[in-house]
Amino acid sequence: MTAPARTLIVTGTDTGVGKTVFAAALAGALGARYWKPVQSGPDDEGGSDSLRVARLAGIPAHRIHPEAYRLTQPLSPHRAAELDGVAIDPARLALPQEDGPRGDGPLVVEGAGGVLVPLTRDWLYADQFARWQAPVVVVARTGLGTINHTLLSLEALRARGVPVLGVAFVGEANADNEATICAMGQAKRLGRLPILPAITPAALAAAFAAAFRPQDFLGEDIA
Ligand SMILES: Nc1ncnc2c1ncn2[C@@H]1O[C@H](COP(=O)(O)OP(=O)(O)OP(=O)(O)O)[C@@H](O)[C@H]1O
Ligand SMILES: C[C@H](N)[C@H](N)CCCCCC(=O)O
Ligand SMILES: [Mg+2]
Repeated sequence: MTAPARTLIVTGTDTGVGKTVFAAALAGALGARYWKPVQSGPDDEGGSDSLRVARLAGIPAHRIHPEAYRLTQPLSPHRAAELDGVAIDPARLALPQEDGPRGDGPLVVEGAGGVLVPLTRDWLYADQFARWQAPVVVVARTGLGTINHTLLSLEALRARGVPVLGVAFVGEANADNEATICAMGQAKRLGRLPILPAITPAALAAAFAAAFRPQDFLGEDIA
């Protein structure tokens, strides 16, 4: 039997921490497919995370799996769904299989906001991650406040039995914050994307290549 494709879940300590930018860099480096299960409202540029990843990752648009839910309001998915008159059904959030149009290879999946964001009034993203049982990358800021947010996120994931691959930092270097989080959170430091003056596909690919090792995302090291 063929082994299932490597699936990586990209979550973060908050909304706006850089999950989509990081996910695009990761998907580009691995030649991966990408899936945003629930898009709530337009992104900062008026589009969607899927469109931005397709543009930034340098992967063909057909490698992007369609969202299970596209909601109109830029809110927590549970509330955006209510306002659109939609009931999010976790059973419809099964990880997409390799298929004809999308092809095979690794799959990068992006959550929305942080780990305890509700998908419904009794189902959190962290519950969904626990159901998926795929390794999770926590995208975290480097600046003041990140220690608390990141340690809380790691604790919440582990409390639910979610496998944590490690932490990907975004921001200016802050060696002590990064080291403190990884030591106290017993998490692998995967690397750090710097703040890019202009996020172009080439600049993003170069920044990822300089700071991360693709094999860290394709191995089996999970804590
Ligand atoms: N490395 C970076 N350098 C410069 N700007 C960045 C970087 N990473 C993210 N940004 C900017 O920060 C903003 C938020 O990033 P992004 O959309 O990736 O966040 P997110 O965590 O995916 O948010 P959401 O929860 O809405 O999915 C965007 O305007 C993005 O362009
Ligand atoms: C709309 C935004 N860009 C994200 N897609 C959803 C963020 C939900 C955050 C909910 C919360 O933690 O209060
Ligand atoms: Mg995003």
